[in-house]
Order: sequence, then C-alpha cells, then structure tokens
Amino acid sequence: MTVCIEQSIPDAQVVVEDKNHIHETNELILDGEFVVPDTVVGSDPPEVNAFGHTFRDYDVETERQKQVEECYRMNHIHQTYEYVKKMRDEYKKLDKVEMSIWECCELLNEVVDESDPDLDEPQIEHLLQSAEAIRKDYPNEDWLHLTALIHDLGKVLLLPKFGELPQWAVVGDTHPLGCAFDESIVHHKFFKDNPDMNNPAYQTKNGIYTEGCGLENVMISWGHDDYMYLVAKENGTTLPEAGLFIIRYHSFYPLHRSGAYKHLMNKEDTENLKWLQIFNKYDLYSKSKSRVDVEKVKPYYLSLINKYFPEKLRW
Ligand SMILES: O[C@H]1[C@H](O)[C@@H](O)[C@H](O)[C@@H](O)[C@H]1O
Ligand SMILES: [Fe+2]
Ligand SMILES: [Fe+2]
Repeated sequence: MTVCIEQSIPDAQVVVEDKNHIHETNELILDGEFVVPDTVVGSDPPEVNAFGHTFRDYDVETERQKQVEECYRMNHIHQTYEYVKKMRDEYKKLDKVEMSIWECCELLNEVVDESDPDLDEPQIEHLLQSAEAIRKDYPNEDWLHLTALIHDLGKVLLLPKFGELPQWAVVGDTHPLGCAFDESIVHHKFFKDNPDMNNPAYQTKNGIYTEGCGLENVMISWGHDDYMYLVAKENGTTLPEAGLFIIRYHSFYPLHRSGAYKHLMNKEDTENLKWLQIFNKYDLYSKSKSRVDVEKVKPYYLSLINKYFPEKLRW
C-alpha cells in the first residue's frame, strides 16, 4: 500500500511506501530502503545498477571499484579543514569564466566522474535523466526540475579553465571537517592519514561546532556541491532555499542517508532535508543506460534557466 502525506513544506506531497514510518508529528522518516516511484524507472524499482551490482556498493571487487577507492583514499587524506577554507576563499572570487547555465551543461560532456560506481555515461545524460525523472513525478515543481538539471554542474572544476582540480577535490560524497569523521562515511579507514586527525579539537562529536548551529556554519569537504551552490547564490538565482540546499548537500550521504551529523542542523535544515531526501532517489536511481533526447527537452530547460538565472553567470 502507498501512503500520501501532506508535508509542511509548500506544495509538497510526499509518497512513501508504508514500510517507512510516519511519526505522530507528521515527520517523514526514511529507513534507507525507500522504493522509487514507478515512473522513474518503469514498473519495478531498480535493484541493480547498469553494471549489474547493487547501487552504491563500494566493496565489490572490480577494476572500476579500484579507481573509486583511490579517489576516496586521496579525498580522505587531503581534505582538511584548512584546505576547505582555502578553496572556499579562492572560488568565491568567481573570476574564472563567464557563461550561461546551458553552456555549462554542455561543458559537462567532457567530464568523467571517477568516484561513481553506478555511472559511466557522460555527465549531461545524468543531468537530464534525473531532471526528467523528477519532472514526471513532480510536474508542478519546476524549480525542482531545474535543480536536478544543475545539481552536478560544479564538476566543471575538473576542467582547465576552472582550475583543473583533481578528482578527489571535486567528486564523491562529502562530509564535515572540524569534528569527528563518522563511521558511515564511505571508505572511512583512509582518514587515518588525514592531518586533522592530529588535532584533538576536531575529534569530538561536536568538534568546533555547537549543537544546532546550522549546516551553513559547518565546513563541508570541498567539491562540486559547494562550488555550484556558491555560483548560484552569488549570481542571484531566484531558486527557493530548498533548491539551493539540495545543490549544496546532495553528496552529503552521511547526513541524508545515514542520519549522521543531524545534531548540527537547525530548523531550516530539517525542513530542507525533506526535499533533499526526495531529490536523492531521482539522483541515484535514474542512473541508467537509457538516453534522453537532448534537443527535444532543451527548450523546456532553457525556459526554466531564463526564469531562475541571469543570462550570463560569473564562475
Ligand atoms: O560518486 C558520486 C558522484 O560524484 C555524485 O555526483 C555525488 O553527488 C555523489 O555523492 C557521489 O557518490
Ligand atoms: Fe553530485
Ligand atoms: Fe547527481
């Protein structure tokens, strides 16, 4: 049986299978086994990815997985509190490139993500697949369609014009710095060689933060999420806060999948997280080999870009 509940967020109707529990407070709790609505991928929820493995299996032994693991090894060694601070300062200058959102979508065709065990298609396919999937189920939330289209654009950081950052500084899941590394983080074992491990102030549950301080005040590992958030915000997008939150934290699986670090969230984060958890199902399970006809859907997305963004943005 399927249960529909009205959320307190505007216009949001969340459909959950009844094996996910609903609190008396009307709070939606996802137990990690959310079943994707049929329309995303046909009549059955996908059990396996395009390579025949379960989604987000980081332990299966394949050639591809070795590359994924190496990406996380480097990420966990080199992403420190100081490093993130430095990157935020550098990239908030937005002095690299001037271009439109659609031009950036096209650039993403040249990008390969080495952290992803579920996808080896060109990135533009993933953008359109996730946007089209969420559009089908939430036809009236045009901001959500556009959010899906642009959520991974920050991966252009890999390209020469944007600083040609290494994979470990652009892709993969994200996590906070300045407090203890949670066990749920993919390939947690590699943190043992992270210099922040030598700072006792960073080794407690709250670390340098206070409970409920809000994610906005937390340093999250540097990558495509935070960069795209910065670009959207600084260029004056009119996307709603929930859209910006999705862009900024969609790789923060320790939070939105495992429930770690919730003690750092404030009230707004809790509201926005509901939308992120909806979005995540489309981001993850729409990854497939079926192609979207770019030319056919392009006019629709151009109209959304026009509605929510200036024509040219500083990157
Ligand atoms: O490998 C993937 C990929 O890099 C995604 O873009 C990111 O959002 C995910 O969190 C990560 O697991
Ligand atoms: Fe992403
Ligand atoms: Fe994505």
